[in-house]
Amino acid sequence: MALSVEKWVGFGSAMAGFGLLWSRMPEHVHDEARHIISSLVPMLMSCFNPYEQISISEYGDERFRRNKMFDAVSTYLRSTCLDVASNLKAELGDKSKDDPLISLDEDQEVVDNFDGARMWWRLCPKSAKKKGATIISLLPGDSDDEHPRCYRLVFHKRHRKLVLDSYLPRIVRQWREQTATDRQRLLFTNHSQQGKSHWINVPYNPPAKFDMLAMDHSKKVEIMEDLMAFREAKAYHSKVGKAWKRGYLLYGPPGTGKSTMIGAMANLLGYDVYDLDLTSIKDNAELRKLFLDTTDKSIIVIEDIDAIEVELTTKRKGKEAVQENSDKRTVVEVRDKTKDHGKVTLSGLLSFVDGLWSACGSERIFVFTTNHLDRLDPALIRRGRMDRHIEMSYCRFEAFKMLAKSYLGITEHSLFGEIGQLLDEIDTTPADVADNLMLRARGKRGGEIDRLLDEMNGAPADHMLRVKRRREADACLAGLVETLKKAKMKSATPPMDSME
Ligand SMILES: Nc1ncnc2c1ncn2[C@@H]1O[C@H](COP(=O)(O)OP(=O)(O)OP(=O)(O)O)[C@@H](O)[C@H]1O
Ligand SMILES: [Mg+2]
Repeated sequence: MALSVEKWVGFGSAMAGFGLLWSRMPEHVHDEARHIISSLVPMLMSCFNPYEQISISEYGDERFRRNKMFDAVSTYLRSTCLDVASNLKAELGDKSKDDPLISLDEDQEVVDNFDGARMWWRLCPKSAKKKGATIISLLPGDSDDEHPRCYRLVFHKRHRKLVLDSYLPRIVRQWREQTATDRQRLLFTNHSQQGKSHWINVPYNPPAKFDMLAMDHSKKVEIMEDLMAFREAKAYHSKVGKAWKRGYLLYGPPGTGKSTMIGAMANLLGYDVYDLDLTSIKDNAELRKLFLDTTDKSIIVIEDIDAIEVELTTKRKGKEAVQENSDKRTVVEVRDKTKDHGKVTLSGLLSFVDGLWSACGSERIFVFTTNHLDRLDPALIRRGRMDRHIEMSYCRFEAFKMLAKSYLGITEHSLFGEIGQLLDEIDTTPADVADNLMLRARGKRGGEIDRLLDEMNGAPADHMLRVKRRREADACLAGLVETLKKAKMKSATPPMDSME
């Protein structure tokens, strides 16, 4: 009958005890015999014991550095083995989450099956070290005479290759994916202090998701596929010898969803966003420092690049002028043409997008946005530099239906036909349509709805809610029709000077 893992471990301890006993034998026992016997003990153990074990300690050898493998195993066991464990413990982890973090309690053993192999896991508590040299520890909870907690994995010898080549790497992979999704994303912006620029950040949880983005469906799917392919394309980029980065140029009128799309990209990929404000950067050297301070897996954004480009171009010409861009209210100041070399230039910017410096760092996405594609320097937008040019356009019927679904939760309505026709005739931005669909837009009709709800007092709650939603949708869509008709009339009226 095969011995259980526990019995083998017990056997191991007994043998170890035996070895210890031998090593403490009195002086008169022959030294050589003592040496042979004590070296036979581990050999015997490994011959007869069909199991092997791997320990994964909570802290690395340096003691102050947490062993990430320990975290990876904790995450893995949490997701796969908790159902079969009877001793669990709960902690409140991340402040922003209400769900407690459940994990294995110490000394609880769980069994995992992988590719037909059985793996026994146990979280071993801190254990006392052998008495000896004293090391003073400053670590909380890790006193000098204790071994830190560790996971012990026991498996059959014949599965050694499977464990080392597939099982443990899979645990690490899963952990990396999980931490990428759970991680708090950050929004960075550059800040200048005492003449030096650096990044400051805030937690970033953009509400926008791709499914809420109102735009042509096939175009949206194409962009999402492109982004996902980019994320997986590490091997491809190194094979073709290209820096692992991608450039998107989003262009279209204000309010068509360019910034919203950046949020959706960050959500989809789980990347941080660096919002680069070129106007507060002194020169190319400072720009380089900022770029080098960005992390991998990030989206580097320069919004309204046309407004900034006016500045860059003007600086290149060396004019001394203060120019005001009325669209963006950006004040462009160009000081001294003799100091041109000390400014941010277009070529300085481009060296990061696809020049020498673009190879520093990997898995980065550059996004430039503009309202005026025609105003951009062709050097900036030539193919290969910005890999994709994406037009964000006015709201037509298909985009409207997406907005109606996300804002009102409806997919059809008697007013849809009329709205579709009006949207074909006039250029309205998704931002304007969305504004009409927001429930505050029904403010004027709120009284009507409240009256209706009063009348319905006593009706079943879910029925009341359905009716309330329908009434709200009616009110919002009627408001939208009204707005679109007004806009249509306005665009049909010839301007005063042309009537004279
Ligand atoms: N395509 C869209 N899909 C869904 N919502 C949109 C879309 N376009 C605009 N909106 C809504 O309008 C608001 C403004 O849009 P956004 O800021 O993304 O426009 P923009 O194109 O970046 O404008 P600007 O050129 O002025 O920076 C967003 O908060 C969003 O609610
Ligand atoms: Mg914007």
